[in-house]
Amino acid sequence: MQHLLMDHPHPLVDACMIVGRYVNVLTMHDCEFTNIRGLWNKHFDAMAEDYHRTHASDASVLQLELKDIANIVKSMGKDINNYSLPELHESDDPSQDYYRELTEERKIGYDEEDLKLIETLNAEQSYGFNEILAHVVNKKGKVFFVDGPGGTSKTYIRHCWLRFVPSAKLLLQPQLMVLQRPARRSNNSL
Ligand SMILES: Nc1ncnc2c1ncn2[C@@H]1O[C@H](COP(=O)(O)OP(=O)(O)OP(=O)(O)O)[C@@H](O)[C@H]1O
Repeated sequence: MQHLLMDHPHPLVDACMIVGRYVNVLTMHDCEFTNIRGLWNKHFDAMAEDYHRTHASDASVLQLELKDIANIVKSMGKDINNYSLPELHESDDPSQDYYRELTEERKIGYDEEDLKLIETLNAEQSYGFNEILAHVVNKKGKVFFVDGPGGTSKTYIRHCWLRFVPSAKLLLQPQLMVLQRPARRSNNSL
């Protein structure tokens, strides 16, 4: 498995930029930037590039980007309205709820048997698991991308995280979120 570990000076913005791309696990530190609107203006074109390929309307692209970001900050227990970003026009269309799976996963409980899964991780998998854990526990801001060819255990490690995190009550801390792109996955069940 390839582990790409990167220091991110602007984790919120970088998280926003990668939403809709091929990301399995993202860990991000709570951020305290005061000029989020400025960062939005600076990075909007890059963030919107994917949506511009499939949507002709600038207004639609703007709303899609805002919706992505709203879902990210919501999953962190925050409200997009507090970031001085353009206004998001809320929609009740369930087909636009790309993050339904993420929301459901956040409700996952655990039992002791689930935690035994962590003992099955091999040395390389344990290294990745513990590396992320150490950064979350120590509140060190870092973004982790778990990427690699099919069958290289990305889902397995993610499965461990989803079971371990509720047990450690880490989801109560805003610096951690587990993210995937459901629309790109064929094996949605864990
Ligand atoms: N430590 C482990 N112990 C037992 N089985 C494992 C372990 N790690 C991975 N596997 C198994 O290896 C197989 C491939 O792993 P996984 O599905 O996580 O790969 P993936 O990288 O997510 O693949 P894809 O990109 O195709 O979704 C799965 O059947 C998984 O259960």
